[in-house]
Amino acid sequence: MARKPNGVANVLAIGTAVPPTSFPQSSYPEYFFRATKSTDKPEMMQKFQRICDRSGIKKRHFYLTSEILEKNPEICSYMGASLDARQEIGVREVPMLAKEAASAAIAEWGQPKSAITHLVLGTTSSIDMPGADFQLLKLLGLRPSVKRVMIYQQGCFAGGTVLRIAKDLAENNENARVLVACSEITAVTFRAPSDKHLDGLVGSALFGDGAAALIVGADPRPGIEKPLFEIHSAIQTVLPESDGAILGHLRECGLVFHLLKDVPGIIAKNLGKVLGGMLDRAGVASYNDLFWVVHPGGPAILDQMVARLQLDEEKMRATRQVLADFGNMSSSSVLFVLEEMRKGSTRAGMRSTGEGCDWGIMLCFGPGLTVEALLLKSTAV
Ligand SMILES: CC(=O)CC(=O)SCCNC(=O)CCNC(=O)[C@H](O)C(C)(C)COP(=O)(O)OP(=O)(O)OC[C@H]1O[C@@H](n2cnc3c(N)ncnc32)[C@H](O)[C@@H]1OP(=O)(O)O
Repeated sequence: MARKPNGVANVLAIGTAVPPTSFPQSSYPEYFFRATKSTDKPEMMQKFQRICDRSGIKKRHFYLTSEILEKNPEICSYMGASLDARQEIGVREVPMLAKEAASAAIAEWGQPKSAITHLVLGTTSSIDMPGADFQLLKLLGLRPSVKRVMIYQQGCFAGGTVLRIAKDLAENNENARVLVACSEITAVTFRAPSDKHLDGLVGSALFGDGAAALIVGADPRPGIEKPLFEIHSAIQTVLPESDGAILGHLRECGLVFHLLKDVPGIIAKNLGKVLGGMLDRAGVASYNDLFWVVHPGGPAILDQMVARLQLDEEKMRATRQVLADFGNMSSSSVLFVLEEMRKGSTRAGMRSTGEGCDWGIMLCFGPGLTVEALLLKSTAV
């Protein structure tokens, strides 16, 4: 009879990938209004420039280059029928980018691909049958008997969902090694600006492309596998009075996002209640005793969170770094932050992968408004 593993799930490796073309945020407004033939709207362009200037982003990577946009003009309209062109790109590129990130994670892990038993993949950038999980399995040459879970259309909180599911799989199946990935390409949301949809401008200023992959397993094999973080608990919850705060509707014109201005306030107001149990479980007195791996949704969210939880500004270092370097890559973002937390800890000569702290919280949020949070324990660097 199969035995259950003894210990909690561990992150055993992390890999990331972005498309090769990057766009500086400072010149993005001019590029974006030109590409969408919207230069006749100077006031909106100035507003977009103000949002970009305050975004905390230095550059973003996009699969959609100006050459690709010229070949797909329907993607550059505001609400024109364009789903076929967007799907053409997303269905192909989401698994391709995931493959790049997964290959990096597998290389760091150093074990044969045949040891992967489960695959969990999240994306909001495409939808298809068989899914992006099936394509990734084929692209990587994984065994056909790998057990797959595909998570579509959950938005940014899916970065936490994939890890929560991987934790359950790893802790309840002997010798399970779970390949976890999120992959996002903004071809599904890119569109011309409109003064009827000003929250769309915010999305155009923040979202970027990226994929991240992790190997998760319990009972790491000593001397063979190097645990980076332990995953001790995971919660998902819907915030009170948040209906309609973040919405996404997939239509003939692609995926249309809606964001209420109050998203940062709703998140900050409720965090104490949502995370209190994790503070107790970690056995620490203050949120400043933890390391923080937060979805870089936008600077206003991070600012209000820091103020409400009275966090030291340095607790947002890894999150703000990922926001600056890549923007908001939806579900992939928080996994990039985990990688930055580990790498930054090593660079700074810290004693643990959690910038010197033992315990930490990974936090992401998205449509619902839904929050996913995981209690992590760091390991020695
Ligand atoms: C996809 C998912 O599932 C999960 C997600 O990550 S969803 C994305 C979550 N992110 C957000 O909700 C963004 C949070 N907001 C922010 O970070 C910041 O407000 C921002 C970067 C957008 C702007 O920075 P700021 O310092 O707040 O500047 P602020 O002056 O208030 O706003 C700039 C302009 O944007 C407008 N604006 C900000 N948020 C807006 C919104 N949600 N809708 C419409 N307009 C908005 C403001 O009205 C302002 O316009 P004017 O310059 O004409 O006055």
